[in-house]
Amino acid sequence: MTGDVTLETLGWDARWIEVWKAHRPEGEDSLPARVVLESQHIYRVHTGEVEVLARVTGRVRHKLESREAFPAVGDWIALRPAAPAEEMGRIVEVLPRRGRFVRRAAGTTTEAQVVAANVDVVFLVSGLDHDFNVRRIERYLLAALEGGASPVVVLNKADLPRDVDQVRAELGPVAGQFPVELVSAHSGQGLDALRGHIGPGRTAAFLGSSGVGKSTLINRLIGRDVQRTAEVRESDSKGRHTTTHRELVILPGGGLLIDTPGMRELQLWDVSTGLDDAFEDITALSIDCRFRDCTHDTEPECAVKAAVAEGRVAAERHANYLRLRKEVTSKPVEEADLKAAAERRREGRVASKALKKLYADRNK
Ligand SMILES: Nc1nc2c(ncn2[C@@H]2O[C@H](COP(=O)(O)OP(=O)(O)OP(=O)(O)O)[C@@H](O)[C@H]2O)c(=O)[nH]1
Ligand SMILES: [Zn+2]
Repeated sequence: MTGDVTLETLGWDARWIEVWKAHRPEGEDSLPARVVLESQHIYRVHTGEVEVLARVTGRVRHKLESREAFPAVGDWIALRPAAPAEEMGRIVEVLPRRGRFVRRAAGTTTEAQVVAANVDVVFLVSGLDHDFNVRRIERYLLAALEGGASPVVVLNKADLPRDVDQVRAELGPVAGQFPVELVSAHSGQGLDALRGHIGPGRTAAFLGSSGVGKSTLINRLIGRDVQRTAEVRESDSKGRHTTTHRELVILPGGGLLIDTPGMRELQLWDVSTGLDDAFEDITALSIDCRFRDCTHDTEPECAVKAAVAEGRVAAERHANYLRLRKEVTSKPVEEADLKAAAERRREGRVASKALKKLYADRNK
């Protein structure tokens, strides 16, 4: 990440300048920088001129109330550069995020950990082989929206024989207004379309299950054949070996790519608001339902069901909505959530009747 890099190359824009003005620490000699790698609370950050190591110091650590507030790859931060005698710079502020992807922090069920921040576009990759599954794409769509990014459905391995028309037909009601790109990491088909979705200064990330071709696509976009985890070693000024592995990279021709292990292992944390975004048409219709808390399932005088009956909403889309909503709302009784609730309760913060009932039902 050397050469003609500027803050703009890294995604800095007029909106960030406004955010900076509002949030830069008072009376501190700090500059904006973007996190390109995080490892055990040591950060590699890029200022637009240089890449340096930085850490979160006690004072800021104190201010960050939750793990979710800690800097993550993709974050814009205020950096206080290292004084001559210091080994590392200091992160004195994390600028408010435009969006973030979270997962449960390892070893805990209560805390969210940010695995990527300020992602503009997410490629939801499926392989046009045995992997293709509309339901999974739907889940990823919700995750992308929840993370504050624009989703692009990517069908990889277009070089393999497959009835693409049938795939598109299946996908239609799910993908809705979101773009669908047919690509092949092997032949190069459709890669320019992906580049077009990223664009200079925009940040992309990939979601998709193992084996769909994320690494192959990423390598094609970066333009060099590297393993994601390959560590290139080089000497730093002090003669020690440091790794130059990065999780946020600048693409040739502009645009940025975030590829963190956490992003790859992303589980859906909470897709409830994503659901409303993904089914905007249904959300809009529900204003005319007789009951304010209508679930558009069995209630009378439901505007959504009326729209389905009149063919204004596809029956399949309505069915998808019902099934996904069920998955989302049934989340609280998942094992992990129960444990989380138990943890909070032990700490004396929560002791609601509802929770007791949940345990009672669970133990029946
Ligand atoms: N035919 C075909 N095979 C592909 C294409 N892209 C990737 N593959 C193959 O699919 C397999 C999996 O590709 P990867 O890039 O490792 O998949 P991944 O999504 O990164 O998988 P994880 O690293 O496990 O998350 C490899 O054998 C690739 O060569 C493609 O466009 N066409
Ligand atoms: Zn309704």
